[in-house]
Amino acid sequence: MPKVLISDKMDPKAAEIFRQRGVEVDEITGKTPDELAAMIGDYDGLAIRSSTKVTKAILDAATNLKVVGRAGIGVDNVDIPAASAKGVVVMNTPFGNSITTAEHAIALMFALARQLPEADASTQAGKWEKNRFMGVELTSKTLGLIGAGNIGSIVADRAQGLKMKVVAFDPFLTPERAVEMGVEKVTLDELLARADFITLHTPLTDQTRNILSADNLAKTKAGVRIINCARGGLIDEAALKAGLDSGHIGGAALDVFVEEPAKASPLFGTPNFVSTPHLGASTSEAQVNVAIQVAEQMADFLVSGGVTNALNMPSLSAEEAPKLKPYMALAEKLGSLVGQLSHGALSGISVEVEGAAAALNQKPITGAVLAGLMRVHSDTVNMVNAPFLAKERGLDVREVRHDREGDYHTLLRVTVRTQAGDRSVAGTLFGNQAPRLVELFGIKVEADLAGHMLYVVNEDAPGFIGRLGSLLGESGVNIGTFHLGRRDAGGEAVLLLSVDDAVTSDLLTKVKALPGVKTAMALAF
Ligand SMILES: NC(=O)c1ccc[n+]([C@@H]2O[C@H](COP(=O)([O-])OP(=O)(O)OC[C@H]3O[C@@H](n4cnc5c(N)ncnc54)[C@H](O)[C@@H]3O)[C@@H](O)[C@H]2O)c1
Ligand SMILES: O=C(O)CC[C@@H](O)C(=O)O
Repeated sequence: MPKVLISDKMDPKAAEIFRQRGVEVDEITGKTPDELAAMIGDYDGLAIRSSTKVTKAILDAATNLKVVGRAGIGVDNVDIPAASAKGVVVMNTPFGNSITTAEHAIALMFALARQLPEADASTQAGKWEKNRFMGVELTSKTLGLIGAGNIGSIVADRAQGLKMKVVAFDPFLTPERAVEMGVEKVTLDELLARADFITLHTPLTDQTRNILSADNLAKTKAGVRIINCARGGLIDEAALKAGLDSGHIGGAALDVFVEEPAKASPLFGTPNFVSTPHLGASTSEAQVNVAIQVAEQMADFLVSGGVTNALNMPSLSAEEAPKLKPYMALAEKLGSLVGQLSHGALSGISVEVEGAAAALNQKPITGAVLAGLMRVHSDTVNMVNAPFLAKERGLDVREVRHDREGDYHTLLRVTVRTQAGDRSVAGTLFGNQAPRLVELFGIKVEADLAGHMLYVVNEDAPGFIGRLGSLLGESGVNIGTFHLGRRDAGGEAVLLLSVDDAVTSDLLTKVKALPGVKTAMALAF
């Protein structure tokens, strides 16, 4: 039974779903990275929110980890390259808390427009400062949206309901989508010059870090009010403080900070500054949503192999997974076969699908081919890290889909580019389930790639099979299956034998010494 650790406070629905889906679950929250590394042990899954930092050290200590599930959107608390290198899938729940976070941005915009937190504190202190708190209307004001994705587009919709004009800066926003959203697509400089309110909704990347830098803040309209419910680090906090102090910035509301938890900040106590402790996603509705989604996704993956919302692996629905399973087995075997038979550096690989296979999601099939190929050299390779390793090694990976029907109802062909030229193997599924090799380097064969095997290329001549059989018999090696293929009578023949035990190097030397043998290799699947 797979075992998951929930290491951040999460709605109880998550644990309930894991248990219903046959996944054992422990909830242990508030641990330091060292404590987590010491206990991650043999868990198959780790479910987190934003407090747990999934570092390389934790991933290295996790001997059995297959999936990290983030109940939320941002995954900047997960070392994704380290997870990918270890073959751990990282998933998030990209939509579960978008409405809630957009509403928080709107709430902060109102709080700034009417100085609600300060007015509240003053009133409750018995001051009744009616003249101190003069606000501004939102109607007809311009809202500058930096980042027009899931949350940004909901903020735009709500702001339009408040009769605001919305201008958006997002390099990935198409003109068509801008029209659909009813926003005006502008450059960053234009947004800075025109917006009365600016709200940030981008991830923190090298391009967005300090997007509101001192220089950019200086380009804003006098009195601008700024809201950040996305990520700390998008605004230069020192420059923001200076802008508030000088009065150029009329107000700022931060839900997120460069350092979290933000227990001290020069911004605290600044007039017209409002803050919340990363509460963007904190509504009961959003927390139920993300808890249910993360548990469903992780259980799908651990129980049936379905992959949804993974950041380092192609998606694969729970319905597709059983259909693809036999193909993945075939793909791994073909990848492993070419990996074992190809000497020297490979510069490229192509994965072709034909017949029934052409109707399937090809990405997982390619991932399985690469995993089989690279596992020949490292047993820590799986479908998650194989594409990354392939890229790292400069392997040119191509996917080809043929609509044509060939000799087989379904066919998968793997061709590797080597210094000696292209080498190709192909396989099919018998009865839609059983993987079979049907072509090996241009020669038709029919073999089940399983267990220990002996591969021999020899000159097709009478008596050879008898001599090989005798040698194996004398060496105490039992033959399970025997597959023979040849290009032309009297030409080159290929033999694939499954044997009960591993072929020793001593036996291999004797096979190579048989007259007519050109190549002999021990294979394992
Ligand atoms: N405060 C919270 O509790 C909370 C809750 C949920 C999400 N978030 C954060 O909110 C942010 C947005 O989430 P989302 O779901 O809308 O993400 P999203 O991926 O749907 O949208 C992000 C948008 O940013 C745009 N973008 C990327 N680089 C940009 C750049 N250089 N300049 C301008 N735009 C750029 C993208 O094109 C995309 O449209 C994320 O950082 C997420 O982690 C915070
Ligand atoms: O889990 C949280 O409370 C914060 C979530 C938020 O930062 C996110 O990116 O989804």
